[in-house]
Amino acid sequence: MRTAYSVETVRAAERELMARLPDGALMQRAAAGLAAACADLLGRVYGSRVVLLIGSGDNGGDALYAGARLARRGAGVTAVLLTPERAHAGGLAALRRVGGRVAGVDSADELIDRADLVVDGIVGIGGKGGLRAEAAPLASAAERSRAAVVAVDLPSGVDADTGEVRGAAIRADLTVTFGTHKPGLLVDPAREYAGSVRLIDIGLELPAEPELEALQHADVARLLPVPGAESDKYRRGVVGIAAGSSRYPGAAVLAVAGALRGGAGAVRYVGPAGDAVIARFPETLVSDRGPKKAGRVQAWVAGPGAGDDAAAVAEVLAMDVPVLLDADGLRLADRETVRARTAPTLMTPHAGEAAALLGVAREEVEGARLAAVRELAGRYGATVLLKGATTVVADPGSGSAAPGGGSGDGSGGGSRSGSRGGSRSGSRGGSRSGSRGGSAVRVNATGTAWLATAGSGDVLSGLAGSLLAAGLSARDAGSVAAYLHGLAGRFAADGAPAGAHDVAAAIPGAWRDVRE
Ligand SMILES: NC(=O)C1=CN([C@@H]2O[C@H](COP(=O)(O)OP(=O)(O)OC[C@H]3O[C@@H](n4cnc5c(N)ncnc54)[C@H](O)[C@@H]3O)[C@@H](O)[C@H]2O)[C@@H](O)CC1
Ligand SMILES: [K+]
Repeated sequence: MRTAYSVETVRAAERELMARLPDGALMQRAAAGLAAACADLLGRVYGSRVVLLIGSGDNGGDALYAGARLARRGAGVTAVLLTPERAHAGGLAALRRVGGRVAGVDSADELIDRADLVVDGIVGIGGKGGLRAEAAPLASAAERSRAAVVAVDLPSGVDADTGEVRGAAIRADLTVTFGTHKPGLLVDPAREYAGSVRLIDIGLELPAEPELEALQHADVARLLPVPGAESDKYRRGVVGIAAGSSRYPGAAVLAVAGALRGGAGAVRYVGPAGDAVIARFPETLVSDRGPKKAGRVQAWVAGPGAGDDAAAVAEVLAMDVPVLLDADGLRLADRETVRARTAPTLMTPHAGEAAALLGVAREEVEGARLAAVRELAGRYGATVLLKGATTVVADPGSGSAAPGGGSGDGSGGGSRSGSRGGSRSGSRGGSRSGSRGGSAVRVNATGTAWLATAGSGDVLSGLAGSLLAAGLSARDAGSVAAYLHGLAGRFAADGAPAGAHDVAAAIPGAWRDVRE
């Protein structure tokens, strides 16, 4: 599991550790790791040209000490000081002792132009908002230059806690981060600015519950439902799909395609696209009598391509089994009905649908994904999977804050425990860091831009619904589905466009890859 902790938590852990260590020891650990990463990137340190961009805090201190280490190995190192009188004194002295040079901002462009490596020590976890006016031109110069750019702790200008980028920021090829990942390094848009991320252990002791977590192969393998000797189709779970319309029969076919690969023992389809579904997947149990009369089902998926069939959505929501709402189902579902449910609800909007539910612009959701997913989970008392460049999954207990920094409607998350899975703690949403009593937000790292294709979401909803029927909690079902779906997208596309049905067909390969 990859985990990320908030700035507040990192600061507390640092204080605790610093109290037990000699002065400056922590910064030396950070600088040693940073210098080693820079050396790896450079290949040959001797004779290389390194430019350090130095702000007024300890982030600059790390960069200066690392620069001194590189200078000792024969690199030509120049520190560009943004505020010379406030640059880290110890770090500056160390750099000067080994022959490092110091320059003002006016010569930065020319230096950066000729550099092999630019080290961004402008601002770290102490930063607020985008880069200030005097620092912004350095970010553009670094982006223009052919030099490799290494960010210290995080790219200057991105928000460490939220992944938001509000203004100019450094675009790094590599970010060397200390002690733990910060949430912003795992969530877009900041994630994109970070490049690849290298974590340096500086000995921080962190609490059990992170702010964010990203599943990895081993975690997903543990969660995947695997049939035992006693299994039959009912014990493995039956997933019901209420989707498709005469206008969009394909959505039903794709949701079923995903559901057949999600571990449930059987897939029931209810709706007007039964013929199309049967033609493609003869193993589907098809009914046209509505969800209530469809027979035994352990979890429902409602909404993909459903058009305006509000009745089917309402019928499904009235049943005491886990329900996944997607696409039209999100629009058609009554919020109070969702909040009042005692069985788990998993909502899977993309940014546009999330924006409509929140009543904000789509860009607002895309720029503040964590805030948006927490806010939605709180408002609906449901688990929410927000699809996108980084897919995030939040339980209602994961805190709540409106995108753009406003506060939500204050109604918070409904406290409830799921009828299965049972790992939801459901404390009320409130201030994000303060009363966050719920589980960590899950971030999916396997996504690929090739998945931005019509019907891809229908496959995901079927897959996640199938995992719900197999007994996973809403959070696990959503995050495992996103993981497999992302991987399947990579396998299906493999550098070329692929259709949603290709993605569905690649799910078994993703599943095997994870289990191996
Ligand atoms: N505290 C510790 O024990 C350790 C801290 N380390 C480093 O220290 C950093 C945190 O240091 P600080 O708390 O001094 O804070 P920073 O160095 O991150 O930044 C603080 C300074 O940046 C300025 N600033 C804030 N926002 C800005 C913006 N948007 N544009 C330009 N300047 C801005 C502020 O005026 C302030 O002086 C970490 O990110 C990490 O790099 C590491 O050395 C590891 C140990
Ligand atoms: K930085």
